[in-house]
Amino acid sequence: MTTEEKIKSLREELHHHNNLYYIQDDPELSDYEFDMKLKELQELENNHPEFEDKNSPTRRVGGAVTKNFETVVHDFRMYSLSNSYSKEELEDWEKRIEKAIGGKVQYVCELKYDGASISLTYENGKLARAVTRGDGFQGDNVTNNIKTIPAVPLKLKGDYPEKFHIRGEIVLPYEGFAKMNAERVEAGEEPYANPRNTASGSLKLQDSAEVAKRPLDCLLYSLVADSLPVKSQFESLEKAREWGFKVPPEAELKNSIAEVQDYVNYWDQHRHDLPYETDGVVVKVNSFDQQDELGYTAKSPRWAMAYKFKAEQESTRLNKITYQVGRTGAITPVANLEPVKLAGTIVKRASLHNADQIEKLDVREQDIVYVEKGGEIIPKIVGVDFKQRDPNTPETEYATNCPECGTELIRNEGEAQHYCPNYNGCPPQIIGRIQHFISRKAMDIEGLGGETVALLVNANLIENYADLYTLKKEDILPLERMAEKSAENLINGIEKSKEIPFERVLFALGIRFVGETVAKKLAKYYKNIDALASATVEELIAIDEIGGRIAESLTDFFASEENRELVARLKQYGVQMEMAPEELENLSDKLADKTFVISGVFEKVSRNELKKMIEDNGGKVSGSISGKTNFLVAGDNMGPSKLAKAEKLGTKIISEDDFLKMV
Ligand SMILES: NC(=O)c1ccc[n+]([C@@H]2O[C@H](COP(=O)([O-])OP(=O)(O)OC[C@H]3O[C@@H](n4cnc5c(N)ncnc54)[C@H](O)[C@@H]3O)[C@@H](O)[C@H]2O)c1
Ligand SMILES: [Zn+2]
Repeated sequence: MTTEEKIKSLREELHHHNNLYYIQDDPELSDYEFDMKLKELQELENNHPEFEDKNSPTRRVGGAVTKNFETVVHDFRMYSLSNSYSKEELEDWEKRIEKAIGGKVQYVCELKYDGASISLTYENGKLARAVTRGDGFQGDNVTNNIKTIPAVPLKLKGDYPEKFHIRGEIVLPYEGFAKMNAERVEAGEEPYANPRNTASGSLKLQDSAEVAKRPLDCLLYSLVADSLPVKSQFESLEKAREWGFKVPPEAELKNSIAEVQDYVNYWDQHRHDLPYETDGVVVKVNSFDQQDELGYTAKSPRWAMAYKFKAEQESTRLNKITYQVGRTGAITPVANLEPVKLAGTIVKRASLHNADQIEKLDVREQDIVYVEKGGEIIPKIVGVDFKQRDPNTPETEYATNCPECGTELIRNEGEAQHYCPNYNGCPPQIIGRIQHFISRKAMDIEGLGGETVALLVNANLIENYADLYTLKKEDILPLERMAEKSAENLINGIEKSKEIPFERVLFALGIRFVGETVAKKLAKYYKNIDALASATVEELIAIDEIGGRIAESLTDFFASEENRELVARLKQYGVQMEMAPEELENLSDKLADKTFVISGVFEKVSRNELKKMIEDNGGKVSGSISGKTNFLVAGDNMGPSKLAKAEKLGTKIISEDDFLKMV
């Protein structure tokens, strides 16, 4: 390959990975691998200026605007950061800076929060706009989504300038991320890969109510305006805090790069104590005058440098691949590792996700593998040390039969996971379904825990959740650790669960892909189990947010004789199989067949309340205006493109008050 070809091929490769990372939120390379390729390209370009290209990934921010939001041109360009992975690079940077400035320089050290960049514009103390970085020149207007984040102040306090921008990062703290994933797994869906991509993906959702459910946070780090009441980065952080912004307290002033190194070393160790992901330290020249003097390269400020932490990675031997069966029958391959210390904990197992992942990594038993810990609950294998592989190691053959019941596994087209189809005879599925049924968010049966469920099943006292309601105290007393009192509590708990409202019963049934939210939606829509059981796929997918996958899973569930019998028995025992009259009270069909788009901010009710009112009265809410839209409910600060589109299509535009009168 000639140098020119090499440069071209690297550029193409990097464009491709930028797209996966910024647009699809689904990267294939680690950041380190990406940065090394970028560095290689940079060096080639430096040595061969004749092949210059102003669209090269070395000269442009990797993101882009999407078609789904209004495009906004940034008043001040949003740059990337130069990055370094070694102390030597930091020292070289210090030398360059001191030479340009002609003396010693003060630095601010901040943590590099790993999420999605955002620029917030405030006018007269009010949030006017929130825009993604996009390609650095223009971004997506995601104001409605950002407004759902509690950490973003809608109104400021103190002596703020009339108009300014503040930049920061939208992050998803570990705890919320783990919770979201637990819920997804519970509903039979695939977990999200990591907090960064999930945060970034959340901003691009069309439905702000969906964004509101995600526990996002917003950390701010930089003020931008024609004129600011401060003269340095450190002061600006303090000011931003005074005005009501969430500025993390870890930022510190340093007098040399040697001091910066101590900060880096400290946080390389302690970053795991923080509630959110960080991937490095950002070092900035403190004085704004000196920043101006240093200026910018094509892509980043010369006055700042990101020092990136190496991902916590270890290598260890993979002893054995085993397979776990979930309550929905989904099979998860697990790597059983030679124990290794990683990010402060001993790791013995790592997830291999599914058959595709195993094939992609070409991972085999006895391989030396690289294990990384990101935001995931359980660590993952990111690669294999092929140099250390014995050439005779056989390729991994994915399990063909269920490890628990021996049934042949199936894999539906388009799905990543294999399934054990032995719904009624596979022990972990039987036990898992009953454990799900009694869990806190479902039937919340007091006095009954997951282990007792397993005991009850193994003692042949129950085979399914309906059997719970036939249990008698005498039956369970002989069980291990069961005393008079605990047996009584258990029976009382089961009795009390008959009061649990229909929407939660529906969730408790454990139908694949029917999580809490979907169950609520269906309960409201169909009002009782018989109506739902006789719904067709076509009817189901006509409901907002119910897709083909959910619809098919529902019709499959009710097509089974056994399931229908279980439901009939539950009903007979007194479990709620319809909405209570008081829950139906504010439900009407007033808005049936009407589609609404909500835009802007409202005074009397929140967007979420507005949405609920529409749905409670039989209407539909859609994210974008089309020929099918009947009404645009317009609030303050509504996006001009929406308004233009509504006017063009002749959509009826109504105010908040008009709407409230309608219902
Ligand atoms: N894995 C992949 O395939 C892939 C692809 C593209 C990019 N990437 C990663 O993304 C990086 C490039 O992305 P980038 O251009 O967003 O640069 P960057 O993430 O390295 O640095 C710039 C960004 O850092 C963020 N930031 C966080 N804390 C900050 C703070 N305290 N002060 C200032 N900024 C702060 C800001 O959002 C800013 O836009 C690469 O280094 C690479 O690691 C990876
Ligand atoms: Zn099985």
